[in-house]
Amino acid sequence: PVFVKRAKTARDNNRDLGLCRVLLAELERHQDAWPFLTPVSQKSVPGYRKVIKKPMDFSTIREKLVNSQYQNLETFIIDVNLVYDNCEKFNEDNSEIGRAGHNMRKFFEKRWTELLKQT
Ligand SMILES: Cc1nnc(-c2cnn(C)c2N)n1CCCn1ccnc1
Repeated sequence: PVFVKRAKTARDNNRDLGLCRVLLAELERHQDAWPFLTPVSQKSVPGYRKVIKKPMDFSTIREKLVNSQYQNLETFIIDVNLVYDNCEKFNEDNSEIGRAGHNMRKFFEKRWTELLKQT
């Protein structure tokens, strides 16, 4: 039978937030996370704020998670992908930071699909 889409419950949201905590902890301790741990400082990187309209980094995501600013997994994934999209926009693929961004995106895609299959 076609599975009828049921309304999201509070339990679903709690499960999602648990997944966000697990995923973010794994991202923060990944060896290629170093470029993304804190906001890019506009002092030491002139022009960054002109090119990147929506800066995002793992410490900001951690802050939002702690302050319950993510309603669900989707809004969390949007911010994580923003980190990688900003990195691709500002860095050559064949650069240390560019490669780190690609590695982190691949790792994230793999982990959240694995974790979602665990439902
Ligand atoms: C993230 C990110 N994307 N671009 C940069 C960056 C910083 N400086 N330059 C020349 C870039 N292309 N970043 C932040 C990397 C943060 N970082 C740099 C050294 N240690 C941490």
